[in-house]
Amino acid sequence: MQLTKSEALFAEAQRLMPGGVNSPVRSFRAVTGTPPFIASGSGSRVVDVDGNEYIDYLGSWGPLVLGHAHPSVVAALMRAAENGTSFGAPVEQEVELARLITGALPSIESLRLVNSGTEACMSAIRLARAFTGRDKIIKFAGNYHGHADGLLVRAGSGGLTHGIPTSAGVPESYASETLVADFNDLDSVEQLFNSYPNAIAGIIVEPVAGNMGVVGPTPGFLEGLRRVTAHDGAMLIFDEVITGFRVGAGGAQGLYGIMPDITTLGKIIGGGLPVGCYGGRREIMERVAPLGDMYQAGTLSGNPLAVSAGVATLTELRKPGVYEQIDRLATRLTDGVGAAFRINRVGSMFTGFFNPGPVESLAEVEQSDATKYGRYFHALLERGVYIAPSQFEAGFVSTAHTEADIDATIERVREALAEL
Ligand SMILES: Cc1ncc(COP(=O)(O)O)c(CN[C@@H](CN)CCC(=O)O)c1O
Repeated sequence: MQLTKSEALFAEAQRLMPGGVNSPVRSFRAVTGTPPFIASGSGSRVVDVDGNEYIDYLGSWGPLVLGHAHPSVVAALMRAAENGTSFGAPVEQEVELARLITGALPSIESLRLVNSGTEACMSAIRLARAFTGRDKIIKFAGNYHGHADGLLVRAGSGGLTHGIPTSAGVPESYASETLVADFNDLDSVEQLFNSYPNAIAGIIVEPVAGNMGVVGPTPGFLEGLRRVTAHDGAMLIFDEVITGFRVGAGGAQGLYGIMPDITTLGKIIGGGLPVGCYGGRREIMERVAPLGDMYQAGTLSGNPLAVSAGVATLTELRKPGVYEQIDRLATRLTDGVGAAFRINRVGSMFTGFFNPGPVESLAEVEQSDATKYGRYFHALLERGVYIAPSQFEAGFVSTAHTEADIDATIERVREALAEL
């Protein structure tokens, strides 16, 4: 039988790259089958190399809050590219992006741009250790903060999807400095502080978990983290790589009214190009070289192309009504498909769990029927709807989605569920 172009490409890709991909979650190993190789995207749609079109709710795992090939982003990239791609020297666009981020997030008085969320989170951990002089870090089982060694302990996202939450290759000496608590369980955090008084440099948390599927903070959880860290002198690090400029103009910290000590960002602030960021109060950031003794660097950090796409994206997001629009459309979608799933939604990020009960913890997430999710995923893909190829990820609505997209999706979801 004639192979599709995606199948032929995937066969070649698997010969050249582990799993045929450059990031495990794209491999479809969790849901089986051949991942479509995407040829183009425009607005809410992507088209694969075989000409199949999909309504896209993956949004490149979060960055594409404006949809694909937004005219402002493309124009900004073209203008930047015509002037050169990278100089290894300061450029005006870095100042523009820093101004937009600090203007939106009052907890960030000063920031450093990097090239990924992983870099942002690993640097934030190093900074918390430098600022406090302490070594231990608390993370939450099922949270994912990128693939830095110390954070690949009980990790979510691909770690959860592929059953390797603690990666091979991470020395026990590293992993032992990472303490693991349970998301939405403040007691599990307080027990660690009681066991390790004055030894914990900080807590890093996804204020809205996106990497175990979407799980919002239960009332009082984030406030509790703020209280226990302030009391012990530990840093509270909000990993807003997904939630930053997603769940509102002020991120999750604005939505829930919590001021973290350090914030990490990524995805949306790069508009689809590689940008990460960590930032916080000036007194903390002054420990970062060249001002201070905590070293972190990057050849392409703040490069003009990536930051130009970020500036264009954040500028678009400052327009009135943008967040109301994407939240309204996401609500229309999840209300429309509601009864079939247990749906968790915060703003325009959501997950439908094949799970009978409430889903407020990793333990409850893990009771979901991931196999059924895999069948559902393909039933939707065949109907031209692209969602995350894992039960343990988030879906996203962009400003490019329309009510017609949403209503068509609801219809196709119903058809897909009927055949499961
Ligand atoms: C909350 C949070 N923090 C940090 C990261 C790491 O960011 P990156 O290094 O992938 O840019 C991520 C990355 N997210 C995953 C999927 N949820 C990226 C997709 C992938 O790994 O291919 C994140 O969600």
